[in-house]
Amino acid sequence: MSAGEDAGDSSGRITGIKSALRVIPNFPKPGIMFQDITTLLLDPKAFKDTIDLFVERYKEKEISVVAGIEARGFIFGPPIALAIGAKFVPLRKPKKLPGEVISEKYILEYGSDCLEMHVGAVQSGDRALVVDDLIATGGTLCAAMNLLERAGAEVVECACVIEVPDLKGRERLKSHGKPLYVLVESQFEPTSQ
Ligand SMILES: O=P(O)(O)OC[C@H]1O[C@H](OP(=O)(O)OP(=O)(O)O)[C@H](O)[C@@H]1O
Ligand SMILES: Nc1ncnc2[nH]cnc12
Repeated sequence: MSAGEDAGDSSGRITGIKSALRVIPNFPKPGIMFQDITTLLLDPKAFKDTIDLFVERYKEKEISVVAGIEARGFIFGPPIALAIGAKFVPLRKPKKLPGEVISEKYILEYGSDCLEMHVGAVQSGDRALVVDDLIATGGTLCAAMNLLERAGAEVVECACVIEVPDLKGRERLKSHGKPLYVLVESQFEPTSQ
């Protein structure tokens, strides 16, 4: 599901969000077209529209926890959590959380990594939304869902600003049986911003 398929007034806002994103070729490695959300953050209307579109989708879905993935999920997750009245739980890279943690390793488009979550942050019966800026291979979102499910939460949906469709993350997520909602697809032309 993407916001472009939603009825209503979302298409103008989606166009504004798309044009506020920047594409940088060959970062951080040759061949990667890096989808940069920092230019979206410089545009208060496009940034607010991004948060509003997610809030409109999730406000009536009885979400009790928004789990944001380090680092860029920490930008979009907290304002969504505050607006829908859910707690925010940071899923962090290794050795950043001070308390007892559970961990999940995963493979990335350009390397491998691990996510950790504090024990006790999420309870059995919590209804979770996972938030990140982008889905590429889907490895990061799968690791996030594993952490939440190990803690007894029910993952309701994963939400990202951008999807890189060629990397087939959406198919990988199907093994979890959880829906993915994105606002825009990645762009492959470098932008001039
Ligand atoms: O779908 P995947 O193939 O798993 O990739 C998506 C992840 O990659 C990026 O984060 P990155 O690991 O580069 O970390 P950062 O946000 O700390 O820069 C992005 O913000 C997602 O979290
Ligand atoms: N192409 C890409 N742009 C930005 N972040 C990413 N994370 C994984 N692939 C990415």
